[in-house]
Amino acid sequence: MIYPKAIVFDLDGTLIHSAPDLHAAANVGLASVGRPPLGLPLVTSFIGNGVETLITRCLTATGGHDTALLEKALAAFHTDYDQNMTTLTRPYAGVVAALNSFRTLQIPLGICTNKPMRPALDICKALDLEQFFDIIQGAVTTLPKKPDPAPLLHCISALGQSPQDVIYVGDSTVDYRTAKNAGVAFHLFCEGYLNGPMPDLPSNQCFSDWEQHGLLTI
Ligand SMILES: O=C(O)COP(=O)(O)O
Ligand SMILES: [Mg+2]
Repeated sequence: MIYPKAIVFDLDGTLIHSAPDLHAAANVGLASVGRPPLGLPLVTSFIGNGVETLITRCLTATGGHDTALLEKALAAFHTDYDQNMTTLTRPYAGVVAALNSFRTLQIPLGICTNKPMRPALDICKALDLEQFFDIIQGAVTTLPKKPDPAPLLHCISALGQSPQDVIYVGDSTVDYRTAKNAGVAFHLFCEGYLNGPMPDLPSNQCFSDWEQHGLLTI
């Protein structure tokens, strides 16, 4: 068996089910600018390109957006989300056991997410996930967001590895394109927030149960 030399994970919809808290905060953002609330499935389908895009999509779905509306709704979103990042958010079943088994095999682990750095770190701390990771790379102003390969390549080099020896695990087409752009093998957690088809992804690179993840060969 040839183990990957490192594994990098997406966060929202891959390691953690965070959509319920993001949905609640998005509706607080919408209410702050007089817009009606949106349902969970629709808001979930908007997750994956970062918080500005999430709120822009929510505004577009309720009548349109401009810079002033976006700023106001984003501020209200953050005020609520800062207080409620882990009210409903939990790791998916089997994630902690899987992370423990990778650590037992001494495989270095990282997170590469479009979630802003501060909530990404705070959530990992609050859910006791931080201990497993050598790097947690959230969205920062100094790097482009996924699907640009830069944040994933940054994680891989911080782990001391090369793209061809690493697996990236994600839940969305954004992650799939990021891995392609970075020249990294991709595995899809298909119980996440999947937001489009990935026709050329082999079925043995998709999994729906963290207890049967199949991530240990490259
Ligand atoms: O915050 C988002 O939109 C998505 O975050 P993710 O990259 O961890 O899926
Ligand atoms: Mg995701």
